[in-house]
Amino acid sequence: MAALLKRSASLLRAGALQKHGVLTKQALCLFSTNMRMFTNKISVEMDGTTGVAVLTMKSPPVNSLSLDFLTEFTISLEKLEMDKACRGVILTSALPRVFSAGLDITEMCGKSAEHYAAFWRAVQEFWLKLYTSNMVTVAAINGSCPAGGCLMALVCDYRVMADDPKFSIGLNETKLGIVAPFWFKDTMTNTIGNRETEKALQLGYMYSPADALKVGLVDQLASADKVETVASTVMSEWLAIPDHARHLTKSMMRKPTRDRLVTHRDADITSFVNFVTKDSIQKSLQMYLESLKQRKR
Ligand SMILES: CCCCC/C=C\C/C=C\C=C\CC(=O)SCCNC(=O)CCNC(=O)[C@H](O)C(C)(C)COP(=O)(O)OP(=O)(O)OC[C@H]1O[C@@H](n2cnc3c(N)ncnc32)[C@H](O)[C@@H]1OP(=O)(O)O
Repeated sequence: MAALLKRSASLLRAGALQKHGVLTKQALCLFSTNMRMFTNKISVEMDGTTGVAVLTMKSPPVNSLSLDFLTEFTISLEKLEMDKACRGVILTSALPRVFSAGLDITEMCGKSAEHYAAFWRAVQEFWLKLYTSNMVTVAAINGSCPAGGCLMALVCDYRVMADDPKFSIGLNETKLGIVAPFWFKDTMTNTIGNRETEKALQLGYMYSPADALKVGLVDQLASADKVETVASTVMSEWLAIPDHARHLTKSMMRKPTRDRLVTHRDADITSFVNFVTKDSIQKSLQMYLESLKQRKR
């Protein structure tokens, strides 16, 4: 397993995964009954009787989406996707207070243009795999969830969030001096509508759980200790629908948004690299990182 993961990770980084579908053929062996898989940053527990896997992010301190994290996540998801017995995935966090802090800012600071391009391709791949998954995807949001963390929740079919006012969720990119890419914006618009997205994105607004429920950014609130149980109940409701009908409907709803990124994928990478290599943007990101560190002092 470790060797397979290692090879899969290097293939993904090298871009071979999309070109040759190599992982598809090599990894077909997993998860046919109850199964557990652990990587450094993610654990997956698949219940063979219900067909539901729980994918738990466990990358302290804040489950930030680094290149390694994204690679492990995408590979884990792909393996579940290939297992016919797996019909649904619940995403959650093992960390107290944080679902995911979004993209790892250190991946966007002080690195080469080649690194930024590889990182951005991995972010796109992660979004595409999760957005177009055949499985039912439910986010059990048991902590704060800014930017890329919010995006991860938004691409799921359903969101249950812990009803704790200390937690917040939203696309806060403008607060870092950066701009949410068009496909982040599309994902949010598809969920809460154009007007609310326009306000939320410009202000980099972070919603409390109650406000997120009000605007439809999340579907349901639950007490912190019940989030995963509620997510499981929701999952069984969704799994009561015949897979083929539900999946064709999901594809029909999501295809235009997915196609837009696929069509403009290379241009989007170029645009990201041009943007993030600007001195002014590097300065903003460094200052933001520093401010996060200062908050603790
Ligand atoms: C016009 C053309 C446009 C083209 C497109 C261009 C650009 C688009 C580019 C990028 C899009 C980016 C989307 C993103 O996801 S950016 C990331 C945004 N994330 C955040 O703002 C979250 C910041 N973090 C927090 O608010 C808190 O950490 C959090 C509430 C999550 C948790 O709080 P807590 O108190 O528990 O923990 P902290 O003490 O704050 O943090 C611990 C530790 O972790 C470091 N850290 C936090 N978040 C990140 C992160 N996202 N990346 C890297 N590191 C992070 C933090 O600095 C602390 O480190 P240390 O002090 O312990 O060393």
